[in-house]
Amino acid sequence: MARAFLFVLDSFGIGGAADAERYGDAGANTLAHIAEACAEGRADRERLRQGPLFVPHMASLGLGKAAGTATGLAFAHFGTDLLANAFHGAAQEVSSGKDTPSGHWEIAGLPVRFDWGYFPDTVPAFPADLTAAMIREGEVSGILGNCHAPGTEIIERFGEEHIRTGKPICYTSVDSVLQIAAHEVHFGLERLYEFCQVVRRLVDPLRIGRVIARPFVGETAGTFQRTYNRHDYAVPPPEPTLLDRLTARGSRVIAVGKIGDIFAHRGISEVRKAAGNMAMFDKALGAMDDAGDGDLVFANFVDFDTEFGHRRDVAGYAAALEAFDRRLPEALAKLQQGDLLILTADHGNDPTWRGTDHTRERIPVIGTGPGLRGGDVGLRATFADIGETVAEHLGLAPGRHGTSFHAMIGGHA
Ligand SMILES: O=P(O)(O)O[C@H]1O[C@H](CO)[C@@H](O)[C@H]1O
Ligand SMILES: [Mn+2]
Ligand SMILES: [Mn+2]
Repeated sequence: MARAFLFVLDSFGIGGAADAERYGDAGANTLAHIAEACAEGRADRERLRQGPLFVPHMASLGLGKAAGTATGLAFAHFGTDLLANAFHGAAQEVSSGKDTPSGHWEIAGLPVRFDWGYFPDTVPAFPADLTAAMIREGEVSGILGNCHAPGTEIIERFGEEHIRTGKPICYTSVDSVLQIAAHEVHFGLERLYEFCQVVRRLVDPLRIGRVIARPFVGETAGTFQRTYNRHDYAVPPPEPTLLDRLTARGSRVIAVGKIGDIFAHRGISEVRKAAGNMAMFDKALGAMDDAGDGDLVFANFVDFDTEFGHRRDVAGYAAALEAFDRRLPEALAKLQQGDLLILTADHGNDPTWRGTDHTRERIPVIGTGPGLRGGDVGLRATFADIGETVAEHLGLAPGRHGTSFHAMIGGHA
């Protein structure tokens, strides 16, 4: 019996990317800067958390060692006691974008070597013919925004006008995205989804990675809140991923959180969504119970990124890591002989960094399994090594990208 559980802590980078300079991110390090802030008492918040970053379970899987591997510098924030069968390493991204689909597709064995389309940081950000087509084909009287913006700020700025006029708020960022915020009740959730599907078709020729529905509630600038009815409309991966290879042979891929959306529902057997990291963790545990021989549970924990990384909320990010870590023993307790658990990330989002965008970083590759020897898997040249390791573990033939480290951790031949 072999099963694999892949948990992505969205945006939990560990620094050290060789090409960070090219992205304006030289020195960015999500984990290290959070740990430093915590150690110096700069991430204390009443009734939320205080003191040094406390993630003993991830530390015992080798998070500190992985951090050292990523940067080449010893990481002093955690002890070095490891679980006997834990493995640890770091991985460099070869995809050109530091976005969520690029990170996840590369993890699943498909590096993204082409360039996505991006909208310039100008006002307007969208080409005039695209805007005209969105209005005409989306049957709205106009659009608001039409610029680069953080999602919470733009709702505060245009939300009341949106309610008054019915014009959706359209914005973008350094990522290949066109995001559309609209009120769940006044505009309507279904209408927002339909509008996004129209826009998805319109931006296909521009190679835009995702159109994202960003519904919100509230009646005034000070009270608007985004809801968990966010929906991502991604382009499908251009080649088969690990997920397609698994489902093609009849194995199940259970997608927890936004994994289904990220892969445009290709190679997905079942989607399980929930609101918030902790509810998502419950879903992931349930999926672990339900997975059978040859199956993969692929979970994404998005709050790290959306609620704390983009919001540059260091204390919030630290608290979210600590909350996740407190739940980890529940997942470890479910591991049986033949199981492989890997914790990783898709890019960085250093909450101490300038701006509000992702940061180019290496990612942790830590995990364990009762039948494994564990050990140091070193610095992996591509995230695809994760997917290839899962592929080998689940008995698939090697794919086109990446190198399995299965033998290094004492996996069965
Ligand atoms: O500021 P918000 O709306 O959260 O946007 C963020 O979320 C998008 C998708 O994850 C990213 O491209 C980033 O711009
Ligand atoms: Mn992400
Ligand atoms: Mn993000």
